[in-house]
Amino acid sequence: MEIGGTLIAGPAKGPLYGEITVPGDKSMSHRSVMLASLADGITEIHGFLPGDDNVATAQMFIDMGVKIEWLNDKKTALRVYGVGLHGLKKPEAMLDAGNAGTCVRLMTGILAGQEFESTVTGDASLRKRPMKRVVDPVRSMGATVTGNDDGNLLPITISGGKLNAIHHVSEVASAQVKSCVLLAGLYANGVTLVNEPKPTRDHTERMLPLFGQPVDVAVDGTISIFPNNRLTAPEGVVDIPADPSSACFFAVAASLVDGSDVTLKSIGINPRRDGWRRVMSDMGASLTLENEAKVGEEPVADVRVRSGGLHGMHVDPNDVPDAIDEFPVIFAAAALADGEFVLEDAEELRVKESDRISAMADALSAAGADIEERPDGAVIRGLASLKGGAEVDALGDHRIAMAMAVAAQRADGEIRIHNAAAIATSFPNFVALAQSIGMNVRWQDEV
Ligand SMILES: O=C(O)C1=C[C@@H](OP(=O)(O)O)[C@@H](O)[C@H](O)C1
Ligand SMILES: C=C(OP(=O)(O)O)C(=O)O
Repeated sequence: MEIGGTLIAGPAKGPLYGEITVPGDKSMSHRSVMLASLADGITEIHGFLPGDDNVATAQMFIDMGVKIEWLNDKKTALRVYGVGLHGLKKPEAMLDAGNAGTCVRLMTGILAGQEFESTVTGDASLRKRPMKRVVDPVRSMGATVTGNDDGNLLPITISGGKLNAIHHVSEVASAQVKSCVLLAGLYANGVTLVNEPKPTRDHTERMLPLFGQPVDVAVDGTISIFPNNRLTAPEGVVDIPADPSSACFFAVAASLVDGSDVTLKSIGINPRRDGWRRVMSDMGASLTLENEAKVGEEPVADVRVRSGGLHGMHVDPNDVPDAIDEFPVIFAAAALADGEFVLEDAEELRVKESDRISAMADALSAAGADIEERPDGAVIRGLASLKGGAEVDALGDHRIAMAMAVAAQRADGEIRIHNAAAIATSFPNFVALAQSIGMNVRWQDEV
């Protein structure tokens, strides 16, 4: 959790305008470096997200003997010299996932397949997040995991090797849990199956076949993997599309600021990541798709956003996993939309980098919004504008900081957002891109 860093945001001085390309997808960047490290051969990855979360994942593999060459200063392109499924070396020190839940939860699956013992930790925020959801399944596959609160809290120590195939029926709709089990399944002695209560992002299922490892998805949603005992570096470059979770901040900002017209270039529109577009369209946003294409196994398109009268709505619980990271900024949209917005069945928001229901309720209320916290969501009644002069706390959570910077575009004065430095975990150039379309946001110490 990066503490410190104050953003000064809002109000917008005029319509937002422009065509922008946001950085690479965070989920896919993690997975690309993981699979490339475990493959036989050399993989080149382009469009990698150089956020702290993804750099932490790359560093873990460097710490386990994988050679990784950054191909540019921005760290958006890299060459990974894969060591094969069984080629990782015992790290000399603790592995550090920083702020990244995806890193530690997926790595739990990979480390469960290693005969050496390794210990993983993270920053103060990650050390509070629940790990039992991934520790329990890898234990039932035969790995040994120890840690605080019976392995629920980092640091955890993992060792394993040849694992037993299991059928894991997950209680939470979590792509991290599903992916952990599938990655552990690479080291199992038979077919590993996973069921989830609602479908979640399927990047692991889409990316493994690029590395020569088939994954089967049955009509009833059961996902299964029969391990090849080998991953192979793909022939061409692995291209990562632009991250819809980052693009969504600008989509909401453009919807909220009168007269805006912003195009988000070539962003991922995988249905399991596209919940934000369904929710925003149901709220009356003007979103049009242009130039639909495919990047690797992932569908992408330009999304053109024009400002429009947003209204409240009741979110379909089935859309929740598909928009899970976008709710902070969707709350910002709802706080400035006509009528009532209701979100239920989203208690997972409470175990992210912060408790995102209470973090957004506190921050938006401090800025004068009408938001009522519920155990599993919130009820928000929209107002015409937020209160300038508010001081809000992003609690070291990148998405709270960026969501409040967007909300502030419709305040009647500046809003100061404290503890916002964690933006660097997922979107290092957020402020520069926001300024490029005309958003009024700057770091306090920026001249
Ligand atoms: O698998 C992934 O890449 C992710 C899954 C989601 O977490 P959960 O699996 O905990 O829902 C999401 O919030 C996170 O940002 C990325
Ligand atoms: C929840 C998030 O990430 P992670 O779980 O990887 O920390 C996020 O980026 O919003």
